[in-house]
Amino acid sequence: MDNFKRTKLPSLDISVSCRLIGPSGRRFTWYSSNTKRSGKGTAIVWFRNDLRMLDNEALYKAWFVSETVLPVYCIDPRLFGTTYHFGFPKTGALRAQFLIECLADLRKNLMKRGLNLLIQHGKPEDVLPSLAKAYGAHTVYAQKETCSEELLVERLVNKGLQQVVIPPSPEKTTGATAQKIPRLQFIWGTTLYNIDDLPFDAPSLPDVYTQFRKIVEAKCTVRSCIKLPTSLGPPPEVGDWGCLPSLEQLGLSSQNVSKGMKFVGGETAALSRVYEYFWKKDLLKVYKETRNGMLGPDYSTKFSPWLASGSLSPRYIHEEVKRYEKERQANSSTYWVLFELIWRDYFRFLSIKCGNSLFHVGGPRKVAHQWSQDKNFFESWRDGRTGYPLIDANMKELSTTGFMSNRGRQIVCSFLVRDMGIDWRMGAEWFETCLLDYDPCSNYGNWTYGSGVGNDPREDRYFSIPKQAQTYDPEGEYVAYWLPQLKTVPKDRRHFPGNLYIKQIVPLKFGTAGRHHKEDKSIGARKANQRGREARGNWRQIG
Ligand SMILES: Cc1cc2nc3c(=O)[nH]c(=O)nc-3n(C[C@H](O)[C@H](O)[C@H](O)COP(=O)(O)OP(=O)(O)OC[C@H]3O[C@@H](n4cnc5c(N)ncnc54)[C@H](O)[C@@H]3O)c2cc1C
Repeated sequence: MDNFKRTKLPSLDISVSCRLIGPSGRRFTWYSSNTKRSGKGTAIVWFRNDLRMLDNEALYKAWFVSETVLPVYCIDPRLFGTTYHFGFPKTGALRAQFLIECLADLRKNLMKRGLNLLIQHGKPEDVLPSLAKAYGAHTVYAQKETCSEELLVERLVNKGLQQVVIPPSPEKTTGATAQKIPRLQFIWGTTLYNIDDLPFDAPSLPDVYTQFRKIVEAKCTVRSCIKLPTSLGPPPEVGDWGCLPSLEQLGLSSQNVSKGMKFVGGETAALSRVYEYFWKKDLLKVYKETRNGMLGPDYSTKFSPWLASGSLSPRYIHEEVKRYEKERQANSSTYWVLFELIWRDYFRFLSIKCGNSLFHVGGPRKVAHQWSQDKNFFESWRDGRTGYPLIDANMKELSTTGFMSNRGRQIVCSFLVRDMGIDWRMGAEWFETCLLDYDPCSNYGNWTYGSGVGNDPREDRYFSIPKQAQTYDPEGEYVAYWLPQLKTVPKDRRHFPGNLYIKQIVPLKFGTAGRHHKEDKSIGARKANQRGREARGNWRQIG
């Protein structure tokens, strides 16, 4: 199978990209609810990670400047190859299934507005130029991406389009000069804050999240969502709109989610989750208190798989938070969802600043460190067989559902890199395979951060398992849910069950007391560590 290569690329190619630097506060006055369509010919929308109708600027723009819009999604075989270094599946079965559902939903929603979705199996650089030629498209619109694999495809598509010449339409022939090369036009569409509204360019992006957040909160405004007209037709004449692939066609076997959270792909499911979490269950007002949970559907928003596939716009979440604050209440929890979305923005903008160093072993700070790639250790982590229930339960949840809580991700990351000393990229690539919400910026951003090679040198994080267990799963309910053999173990021993569970593959690097991470300095943490020591001591006696 063909693979992507993280080749060294120049920074974003401005000629085919949206602008990286924009004057602060620049606003789009271009759209309004009564904007009239005024375009000519055909425009293609190349759907990528923006699989939605609401707040899809690429789709809106294509509609606005054309007479007909051709929406296209390319099933790129490279997405179903293997990961860059360690050869894991590039897209696991659960995310592939989620993607298929997203596409089915997008097609249905496009049809409701008089269009359809053309599904093409092939590389975008092969598919799009030939479609542009066949339909005489003057422009291809797409959402801008920022990481090297996606940038490479953008460059190849642009190159392919340069070879296409669209003959002049018969009614307005003005000689040979009327021939045109289709343009590739990128739209910035993935973040809460638009890149054009940032008061700094990519190289001067602050190295510390808090600085970034404070500046954008003070100086930038979140733009309103773009709403599409009710009819986007007529569609171009297409003989065969193509079939959605099956998992088998993608070289994957179907996987049932037997327990835990089952996510359904697509904008329809995304909007219902927002409605359910904010309005029906009224959970937004307690988000800050519950967000560090690990068990059940409602401790956090669970928006991430839809955000990552672009089925949900962060600006829509922002609008809903503001509406909730007006109609119900505003408190630190309602703000905190936006705070987290700014983290997401930060990692996206950071990926422009860091370029490929985000994927390098030394990370953006080029830290020299001797990592192990011990297969035995790594596989025990991956398969949930480390002997530490908190790690094993989280890893089982990941492989069963494609999801893991933020708390869990931080804990298993710390365990892999600090306790096992394993190359953080092995963990990051395994997450790339499994996560429904996989996004290169957030995934590699968080992994470099968690393993101490990220751009913020102030953070050196060690998560002590006894402390984390005591604070976030004191009754051992989470571990017993994912490791049913622990159900019969007394609650206070579920995290260190000794010979009632499997043997621990490595000792904790800093002992059960853990090295004192800033959270762990509290009295609670000392007590938790003490309890951990006792539990382990007991186990030693039993074992
Ligand atoms: C090692 C590691 C790898 C990660 N990989 C990814 C990834 O590939 N894709 C991804 O979307 N998130 C990733 N995260 C961030 C975070 O764990 C998830 O976004 C979050 O758990 C999703 O659950 P939620 O939607 O219920 O989040 P909530 O707590 O409800 O937060 C709301 C939204 O804020 C954003 N967000 C929250 N925390 C973070 C964060 N630390 N970084 C970036 N965005 C954040 C997400 O979009 C999330 O949906 C990773 C975190 C770690 C520690």
